[in-house]
Amino acid sequence: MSILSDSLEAAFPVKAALLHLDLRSVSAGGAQILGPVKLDIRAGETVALTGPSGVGKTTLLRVISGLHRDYEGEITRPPRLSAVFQSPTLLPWRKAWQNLTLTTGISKAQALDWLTAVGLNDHADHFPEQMSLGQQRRLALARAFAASPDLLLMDEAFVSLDPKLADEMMQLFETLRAQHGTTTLLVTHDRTEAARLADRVLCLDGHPATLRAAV
Ligand SMILES: Nc1ncnc2c1ncn2[C@@H]1O[C@H](COP(=O)(O)OP(=O)(O)OP(=O)(O)O)[C@@H](O)[C@H]1O
Repeated sequence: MSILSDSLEAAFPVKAALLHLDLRSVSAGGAQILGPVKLDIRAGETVALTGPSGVGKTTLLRVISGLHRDYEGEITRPPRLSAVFQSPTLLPWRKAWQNLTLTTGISKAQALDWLTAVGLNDHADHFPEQMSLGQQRRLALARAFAASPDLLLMDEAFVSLDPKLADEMMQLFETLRAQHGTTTLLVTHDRTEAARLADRVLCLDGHPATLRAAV
């Protein structure tokens, strides 16, 4: 390395990637789904992942979260991950505040603060089935942020909501992300949503699929 680049690096240290992926392949059900995939995400970034249905976006999120192990390659992930899915995946027999305390270890007082932060202060004692889909989605978003994740994974978290509700949810996500500086990888079919929320938009394409910058 030259003296100039050495001194530049000393003056402006390059932050190590929070998430580092260098995958050779990912398979599911005996078939290869993903080919070589390299991805680095730095602290504070929001990266959107797009691509056609069935290409392997959710599988890639599952590889990153440690739920899907049929892959070859290297992953360096931060210790604390949270995920928000299309389906809110709440605990049905627990009240809203308990859905936060039981999954994140926060106190009841902190859970009530989180419910206020997402506009659910009147629903603390409600069970998920007593809440609308939009309210359940907001509870799932609060749960994800309340876990103080180093990396937040979101899989179509704003899909199947009417446009006004989707916009409200995105605004809520933007507010929480700004308050907590949360690094996020989000999967979406929606290019407008990707452009609005992400610093970088990537596309999985082909078979087996590989990753490229979206055009
Ligand atoms: N456990 C599994 N066993 C067999 N095949 C699987 C498994 N999980 C995923 N697949 C297959 O892998 C491919 C990628 O699925 P995946 O859900 O990751 O796609 P996706 O891009 O997220 O799709 P969508 O946008 O429709 O949600 C699909 O063909 C799917 O059927």
